[in-house]
Amino acid sequence: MFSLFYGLWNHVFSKSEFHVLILGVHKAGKTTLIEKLKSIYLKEDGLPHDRIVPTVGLNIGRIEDANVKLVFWDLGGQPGLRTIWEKYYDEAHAVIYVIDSAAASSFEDAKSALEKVVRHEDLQGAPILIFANKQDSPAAVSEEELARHLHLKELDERPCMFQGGSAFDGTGIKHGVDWLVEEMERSKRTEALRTRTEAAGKI
Ligand SMILES: Nc1nc2c(ncn2[C@@H]2O[C@H](COP(=O)(O)OP(=O)(O)OP(=O)(O)O)[C@@H](O)[C@H]2O)c(=O)[nH]1
Ligand SMILES: [Mg+2]
Repeated sequence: MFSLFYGLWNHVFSKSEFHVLILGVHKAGKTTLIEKLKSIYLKEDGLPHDRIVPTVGLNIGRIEDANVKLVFWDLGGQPGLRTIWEKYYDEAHAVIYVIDSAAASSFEDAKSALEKVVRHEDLQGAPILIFANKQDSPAAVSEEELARHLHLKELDERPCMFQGGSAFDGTGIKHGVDWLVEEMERSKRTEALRTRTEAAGKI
């Protein structure tokens, strides 16, 4: 009886946990973004900008919103490190793809890396938030312009949003994350991952 009640309690009141991969080419601002996420949601100081070094391993950020727990995985974007990304695809509910909007010379590389992400079968159906970062920089192109540069037909076939913002001043972050949470909550992929976890728990 207790376990039935506990199960019901858990089902109704426990928060869903989502895993969000933060991807993008090197220097796009992924680690700066994860630190800003921590400071926005946990109200604690993130690492100062000058202490952030290029990522080689994995940075993890955990935050809790009113109804959900979010676990962010930030990986290195240097070309030689991108092969590691796909090891995390299978367990990710969604992706934040970060682009340096002020570095036009990196757009082609960013587009071809994004194309591989979108086409990968282990990420099928995962909502993608494309974060047009560094909007605080005078050289930044707008999110609309970036969306034109990066247009991929595969993006029309899944939940995708271009959001402009800045990991320095925090603009655009909450709006983008709110959208992502709504998409993950109604995503068939979330349902499939939940079923898989429950089945594994019964073995
Ligand atoms: N102006 C501006 N600079 C930023 C912003 N976000 C990051 N940067 C700068 O961009 C550079 C790269 O930032 P990182 O966060 O290390 O980039 P990354 O994508 O994690 O890079 P890798 O770990 O090498 O893949 C640093 O000099 C940051 O200070 C931003 O929103 N605005
Ligand atoms: Mg990094």
